[in-house]
Amino acid sequence: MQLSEAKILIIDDDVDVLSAAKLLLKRHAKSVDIEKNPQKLPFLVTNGEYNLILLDMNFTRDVNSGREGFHWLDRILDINPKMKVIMITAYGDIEMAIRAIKSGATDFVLKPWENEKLLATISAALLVNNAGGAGIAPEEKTKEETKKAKNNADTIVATSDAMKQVLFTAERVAATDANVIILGENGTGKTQLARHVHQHSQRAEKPFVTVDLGALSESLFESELFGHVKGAFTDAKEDRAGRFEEAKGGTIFLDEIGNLSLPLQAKLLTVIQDRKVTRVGSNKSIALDVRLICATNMNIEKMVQEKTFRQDLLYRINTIELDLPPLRERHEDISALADFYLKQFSKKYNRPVNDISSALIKKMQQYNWPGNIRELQHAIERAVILSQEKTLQPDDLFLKSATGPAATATGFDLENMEKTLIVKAMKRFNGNITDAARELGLSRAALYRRMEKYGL
Ligand SMILES: Nc1ncnc2c1ncn2[C@@H]1O[C@H](COP(=O)(O)OP(=O)(O)OP(=O)(O)O)[C@@H](O)[C@H]1O
Repeated sequence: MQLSEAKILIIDDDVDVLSAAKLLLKRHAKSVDIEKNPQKLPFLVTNGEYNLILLDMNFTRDVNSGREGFHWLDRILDINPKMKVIMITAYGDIEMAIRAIKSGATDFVLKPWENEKLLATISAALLVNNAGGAGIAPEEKTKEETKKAKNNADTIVATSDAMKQVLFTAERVAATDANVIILGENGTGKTQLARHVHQHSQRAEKPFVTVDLGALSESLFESELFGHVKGAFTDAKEDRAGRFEEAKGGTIFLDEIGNLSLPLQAKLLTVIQDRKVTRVGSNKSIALDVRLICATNMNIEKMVQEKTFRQDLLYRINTIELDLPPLRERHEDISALADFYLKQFSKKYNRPVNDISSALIKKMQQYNWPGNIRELQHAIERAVILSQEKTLQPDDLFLKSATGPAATATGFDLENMEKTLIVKAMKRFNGNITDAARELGLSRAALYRRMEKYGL
């Protein structure tokens, strides 16, 4: 839809913002209504036949949390999941703007806005086809779309020799019922690989049950894993199957196995050895029919030497060992993963970004990726949401930690200097981003990113 045909509603409790926006937009749109009180939103959305809503993120009652803005965004999308909503946010709030887009907003504009930019953002939002886009409610997705999204989540990108080798072994052992242990740093894809083994096994049609042992308290361990009978303890109001029983015929994935205390290791070992479980409070044992996959980010061999992990338990669970190398050691995967996530997120958020510059690929390959694939995935997601260009540039990628061995004290001093310069420039130009960015020799987007990085 063209802007000239659009009916627009603006909700902001700042009358100056309302009148400035109306003055600008009424020259371009079919109609523009303004409203100070967000409580009227449900009525207006139901009756107003609007094509687009500009919604303030921070009402004065709730100055900085943005909570009220999210509340109203949800209400609008509950009433009309296809409504285009552009959030109006203050310049320090990029984090919140990203959350808003993830929650279904079509886009955001930063206050104070440039008129041309506001018009361009609204025009682009009106052209966005909501089907499958950010503004559509999950329940509106067809089964086919849900299946496609699920398959996408299961895609394993493997370009490097190291990763190809891991996949090759994983697919070969999948057919056997051997117990598998997957080792690797956080975010290297252990859960994803465990699911892959399950999907390539004879058990693929049966359940895949994940248990995060790191998140399980000592007191809950037995009842969660083995189940309980009614009356076994105060809160046991009825009989309940444990996770081992739920996984019957399929695979149980025990994540963070290195976090288990020694007494719990002993309990788990008994179950694996006997191949049966007994629900808490019962004396009847149930035969186990599960394939066991465990994972840890700890150095489990070292834990055995230090006697914090039982050797006999390790022997039981590590029939096959799959080692996922950290991302910094598989350069070919970095660009392949970045491409994969670029496509996925530009589609998900309806952003026109479709390429990554070679300078950015180089920057990614020099980075040490302490959070591995999960970190890369989030970095690309943010870059796709924030970028104004079709091709992602080095400045578009916000990386959390300094790069590898080059992270010397001098590196941090430089960061401090950069932060100080930005603060000075912002003071000098009374918070005017355009002028401060010009003074610093940066684009507005690059300045926003740095301000966000330094929490300014
Ligand atoms: N080879 C891959 N190709 C594409 N995406 C991947 C790949 N490996 C992992 N991912 C994605 O990276 C994210 C992190 O993966 P996963 O949760 O499997 O890691 P993990 O090692 O189990 O993490 P943690 O140690 O924190 O439990 C997930 O979103 C997953 O889909």
